[in-house]
Amino acid sequence: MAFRPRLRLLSTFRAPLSTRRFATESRLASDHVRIVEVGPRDGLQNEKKAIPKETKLELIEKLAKTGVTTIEAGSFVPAKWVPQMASTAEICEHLLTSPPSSQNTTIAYNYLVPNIKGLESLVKIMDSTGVPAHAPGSATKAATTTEISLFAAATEAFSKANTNCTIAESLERIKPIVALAKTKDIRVRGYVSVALGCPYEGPEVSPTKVADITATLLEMGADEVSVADTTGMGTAPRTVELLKALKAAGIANTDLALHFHDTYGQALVNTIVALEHGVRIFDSSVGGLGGCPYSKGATGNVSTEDLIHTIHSLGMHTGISLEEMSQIGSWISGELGRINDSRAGKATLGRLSKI
Ligand SMILES: CC(C)(COP(=O)([O-])OP(=O)([O-])OC[C@H]1O[C@@H](n2cnc3c(N)ncnc32)[C@H](O)[C@@H]1OP(=O)([O-])[O-])[C@@H](O)C(=O)NCCC(=O)NCCSC(=O)C[C@@](C)(O)CC(=O)[O-]
Repeated sequence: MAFRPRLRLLSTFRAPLSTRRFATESRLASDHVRIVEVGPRDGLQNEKKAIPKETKLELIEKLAKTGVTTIEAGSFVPAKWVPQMASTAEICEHLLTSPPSSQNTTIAYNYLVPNIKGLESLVKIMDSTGVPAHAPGSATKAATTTEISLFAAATEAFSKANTNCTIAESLERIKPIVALAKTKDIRVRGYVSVALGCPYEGPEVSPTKVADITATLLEMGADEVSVADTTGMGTAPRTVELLKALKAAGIANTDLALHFHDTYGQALVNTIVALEHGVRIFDSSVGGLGGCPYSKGATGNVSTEDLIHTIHSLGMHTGISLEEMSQIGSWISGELGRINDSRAGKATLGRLSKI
């Protein structure tokens, strides 16, 4: 089916400047977008060289000062599956007992759990430190929330590769995780991977199936579901189809996040499409860190700096400092010996160096 752009935001770019400013301000000025920073988990999990725990903690501590309110801090997965995440237990204990100072009243640290064993490991640390899921701040400590993310996939092949089970089995696996999380007052995020393209089954993933799995996760008790373009194969027209299917399934935008990888350079285009449809929660990683161990050739998440720049350019708010985020992107890229994948980040630093 031909794609007929219905992007009101983009069409305003053709209007004269004064009209354009008015149109943008009237529609978007009060809009706030929440960015979930996934760099320390999704961004680092695929790095081949072992990254010291201290570097990961330094990254999280720097991020906590930028204005970001949710940080994916690690995952409780077997080390043989994702060796880079082996230090998650120590990172979690540190964040619970010595939370980084933050300019926000509360900052949420999120951990990926693939099964009940993963959540039990997290709960054991919470119980041993005596820190509850919602820990109020004090004179010496910042207020924190501990959250989890669990994940399912939209194709059988990816489900098998990523979680060693079928989609149905993965949903069964999730039930006890949600039940235990609720008893501990832990907020639950769900993921639906390969929503816009699968490395094994190709780009034509059924939007209805993605919507059904998203709805199932919410019905099972997830507080929010992040629909992920794991391979970056998503295009504007297929993002529109997906958003329509999600809406038709009754998914409210307040329960929905989008998670774009930038493998084909379409992440920001698809973000604007989603903003147009009212989505206000997006995942990203500083410096565009990342990849996916089960999606060959996948590059990182859309960079947080690029996402902030785009959102701010539309007159919307994130509460996050682009300058500080750009500095972190440059720093962590240097630490890892990788190229900084954020164009807005590099441009921002270039501009600052001339002032
Ligand atoms: C689900 C499993 C565990 C099944 O893996 P399995 O091998 O079938 O698990 P199992 O239950 O048979 O257990 C095998 C061994 O692992 C241990 N084990 C079992 N569970 C745990 C645990 N939680 N923590 C520590 N150890 C654990 C268990 O005790 C046992 O130990 P052994 O008896 O051999 O000594 C595995 O497939 C897995 O961990 N998968 C996750 C892989 C992963 O982390 N992928 C990347 C994250 S998803 C992602 O990046 C996508 C996302 C979210 O970002 C969005 C997107 O862009 O798509």
